[in-house]
Amino acid sequence: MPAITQELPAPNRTKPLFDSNDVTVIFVLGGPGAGKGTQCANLVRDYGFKHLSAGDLLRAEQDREGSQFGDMIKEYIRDGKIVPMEVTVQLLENAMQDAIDNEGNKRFLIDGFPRKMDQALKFEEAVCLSKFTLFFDCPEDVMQERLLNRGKTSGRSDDNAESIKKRFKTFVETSMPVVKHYEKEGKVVIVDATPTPENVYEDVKKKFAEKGIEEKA
Ligand SMILES: Nc1ncnc2c1ncn2[C@@H]1O[C@H](COP(=O)(O)OP(=O)(O)OP(=O)(O)O)[C@@H](O)[C@H]1O
Ligand SMILES: O=c1ccn([C@@H]2O[C@H](COP(=O)(O)O)[C@@H](O)[C@H]2O)c(=O)[nH]1
Repeated sequence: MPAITQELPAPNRTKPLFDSNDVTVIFVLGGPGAGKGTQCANLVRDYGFKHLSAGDLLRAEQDREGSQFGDMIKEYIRDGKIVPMEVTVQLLENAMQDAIDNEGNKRFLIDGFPRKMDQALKFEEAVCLSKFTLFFDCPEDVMQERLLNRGKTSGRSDDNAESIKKRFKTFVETSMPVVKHYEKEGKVVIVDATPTPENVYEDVKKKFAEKGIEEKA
């Protein structure tokens, strides 16, 4: 996993690093435990996307020996708060560059990002414009049950009742405004995340087809 190797903050550019006619970015949002990662795995298998989870990148940076951000990221994740955007945007930019250089893959699912308006604006200004946002809609009681269940084996520091409560608050107060922002731009595809994983995926595929996104041969 590429770490932060450049100085922060991400450079001020007059245009995004990647041209959205050449590089496809789909943001994947939804509350904690809505099933974003589960559905991204299906999309990677069938469509050949590169899956970049902002949470995974932050956890890898947190665990990287010598990271100057490790302790800060640990605290933010445990408290369900959003890590300062410069860190996350730089990690995503590095991971995209790495995938383009080493795998030649220019189609990205960016999972669990942007979670805050400043991230959305910075990423689209400095890195790449998004094609649309795939939003998994799920009630809190369903998400809570899934997370507590996942917490039995995930080993994640935030899959416990106290952190989950904080993550839900952050989601409603900080992340939903991002979804509303893209909805106003007509750039949100909403999927009901409550059915079985298989049925949720059927809906995702239907909606991707409507967007002209085809499965790999
Ligand atoms: N449609 C579904 N029905 C029941 N369980 C599901 C469904 N989708 C995912 N799960 C389970 O719920 C848990 C959370 O799913 P997943 O990790 O994909 O969510 P997420 O949105 O990526 O979560 P987070 O934002 O916390 O990373 C997992 O244990 C997963 O197996
Ligand atoms: O853009 C982001 C994405 C995530 N975080 C922090 O990571 C945790 C876990 O994220 P998951 O997507 O559930 O893996 C999240 O609660 C935030 O604390 C972030 O700061 N910025």
